[in-house]
Amino acid sequence: MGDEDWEAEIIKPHMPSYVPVFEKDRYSSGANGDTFNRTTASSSEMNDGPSRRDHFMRGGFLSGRSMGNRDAGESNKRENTSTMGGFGVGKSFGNRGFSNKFEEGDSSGFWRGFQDGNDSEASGSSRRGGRGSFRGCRGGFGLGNPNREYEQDEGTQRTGGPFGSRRPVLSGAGNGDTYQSRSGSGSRRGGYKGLNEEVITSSGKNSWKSEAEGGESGDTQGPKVTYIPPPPPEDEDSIFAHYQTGINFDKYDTILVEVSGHDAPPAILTFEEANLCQTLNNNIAKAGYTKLTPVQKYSIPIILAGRDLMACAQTGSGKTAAFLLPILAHMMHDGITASRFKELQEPECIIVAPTRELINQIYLEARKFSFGTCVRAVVIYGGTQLGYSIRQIVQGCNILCATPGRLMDIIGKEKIGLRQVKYLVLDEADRMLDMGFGPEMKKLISCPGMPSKEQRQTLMFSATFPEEIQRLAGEFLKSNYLFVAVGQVGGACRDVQQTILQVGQYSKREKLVEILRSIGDERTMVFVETKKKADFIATFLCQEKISTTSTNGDREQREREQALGDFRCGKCPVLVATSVAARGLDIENVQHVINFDLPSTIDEYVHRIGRTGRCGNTGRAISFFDPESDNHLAQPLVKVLSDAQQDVPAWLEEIAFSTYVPGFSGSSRGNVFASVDTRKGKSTLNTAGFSSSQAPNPVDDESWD
Ligand SMILES: Nc1ncnc2c1ncn2[C@@H]1O[C@H](COP(=O)(O)OP(=O)(O)OP(=O)(O)O)[C@@H](O)[C@H]1O
Repeated sequence: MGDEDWEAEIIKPHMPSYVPVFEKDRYSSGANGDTFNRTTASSSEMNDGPSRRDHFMRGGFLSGRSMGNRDAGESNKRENTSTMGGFGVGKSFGNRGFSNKFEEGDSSGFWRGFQDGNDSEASGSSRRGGRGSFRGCRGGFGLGNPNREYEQDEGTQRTGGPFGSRRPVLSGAGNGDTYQSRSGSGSRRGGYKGLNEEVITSSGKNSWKSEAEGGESGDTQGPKVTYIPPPPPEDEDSIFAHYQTGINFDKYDTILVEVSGHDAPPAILTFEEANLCQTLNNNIAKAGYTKLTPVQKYSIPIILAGRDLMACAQTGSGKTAAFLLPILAHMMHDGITASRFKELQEPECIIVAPTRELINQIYLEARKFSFGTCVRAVVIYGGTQLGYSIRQIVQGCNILCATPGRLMDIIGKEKIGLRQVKYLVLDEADRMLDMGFGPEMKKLISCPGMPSKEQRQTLMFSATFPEEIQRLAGEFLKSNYLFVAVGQVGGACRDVQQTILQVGQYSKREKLVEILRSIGDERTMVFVETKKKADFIATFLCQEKISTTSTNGDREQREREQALGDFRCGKCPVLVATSVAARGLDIENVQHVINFDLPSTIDEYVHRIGRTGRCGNTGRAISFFDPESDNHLAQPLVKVLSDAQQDVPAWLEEIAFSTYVPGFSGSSRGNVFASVDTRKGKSTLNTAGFSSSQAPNPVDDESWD
């Protein structure tokens, strides 16, 4: 689509996909030449293990329901049948001739749309005023949000390619039930807010001073953010608190690992082989780590060898320690001096992640592994008082963990100098480089003082790595970077038992309650499409006497942290969330993920279901597939399910076939089928690091230089 289409999409009136609780149920129908090693992490052959079907059937999740749903026409049945599970009857779907690569949609228009729309700081501040009260399971909800003029609901990315999706820009007004299209004047248009919802805005002329997440910088209007997060507990027990690895932890060793790129150092098999200093080894032991996970076995020696790295490994398999430990080892080895109080701090390491909660979690890991050393980690993120972030930094900062917006703000305020940066880590790297955060990341590496990619070590980690993003990443990485793929790039964790149920939108709430009642008190994350809906569904569940809390990008940071805390400690066993909670969050004992609404991309699906089944523990994910809106996901879902050796419902196969288009470049991620380093495939990396379909227009090009 070109610019015009982007504009048209913005102003097109959009009906919310959700109908309030009392509305009549009207669902009636329809349902390269590089060296290449391929090995298992333990050199043993991969053991696929038994089918999960029996296991699931015994689970009694939806006891009393029909399990059979082979009929090709099933997707067109009415809701009473469409809610029936297709699980237990599906069949493996590995060889139906699906192309292994989808073609890319032209997304350059999106880039322009983003750039054009990036001239306003409105979203950060306008999000904050006049919010209706929300008390989670402890009180009433106020769904009104009269000042949400510039909100952009997340997860409505239904059209376009992996980059080209232009989400309708919505605004909730008045009582919160009325959506208004937001054509907006150019100057008031907010920036792009991506799937994980942290807002990216830029003030144009002073773009790296933008306050992306809080609106409290001097460049923005609106109420100052005063929230100061409570300090994390300082006692050793809390610092090293961890949960147990699960029964499948040892099975990680059977996962195939591919390393591509020249002269990759050999993997290590034990922590001892990493030759870390005693303090680090002590911390590793106190953290309960006795055995390396595959991504750690390969990444640690690569990083220790000073190489740039792009690593892709399944959710919950220890990517955080895979980069933190070798970075800390380097720092210790280099005899880093304790960072002291200074107005301008010059950290050696910067770690960025897309959401506030995730970056905070990474910080806690950094604090844990650097315990007893002179390395000081600091975390800064939007939604908290800017002065508080500055005070944290000036006290000393070796490792700076930051969300992009706050980082750029702090750099703009000259509290952080970049000259000493030796390690730059992009966690959830595909997200950090996509439309939402990519421009900010580009600005970061172009900031005065930031060492060039030749002078720093750049590390990228994620469970998903679309081909497009791999190409973009070339801009950030030395040309001889190594690529580690543990299992299939973008594949779902096999420890998560996945079930897809056909459920029309007007039956979803009933189905959700039924499932939650059968689950009992087990910790469950429920993902919905929009922020408004997250509050709505949480209210509904509370009314149903199911103890629930909710988090989404519209809530104050204080509320977000409270909600997560209540969920973590089990006070509220159900957390209703938008995609803001999809990535990275490592919460003990999350046994279930329910996709009340499927996300718009398969990558997001993989991340969401990865909130369970972590670190060798098992988990379950149930997704409501609404044929009215989710058909575009059928193909990639079938692929992800079959790759993870899950049963594929026959009806889903049928939908996948009926919607199959050779060379399909639809809204779901074509790159679900990417299994390798793009440098090895037919795709070639051009000198700019962009594929032709993803190449930014000339204007973007300039701004990227
Ligand atoms: N070698 C290990 N031994 C025991 N536990 C580990 C080990 N490595 C990591 N863990 C634990 O496993 C959990 C998941 O790790 P982590 O959050 O780093 O996963 P991840 O791969 O980054 O997941 P995601 O893709 O969802 O971000 C954490 O609780 C972490 O402490």
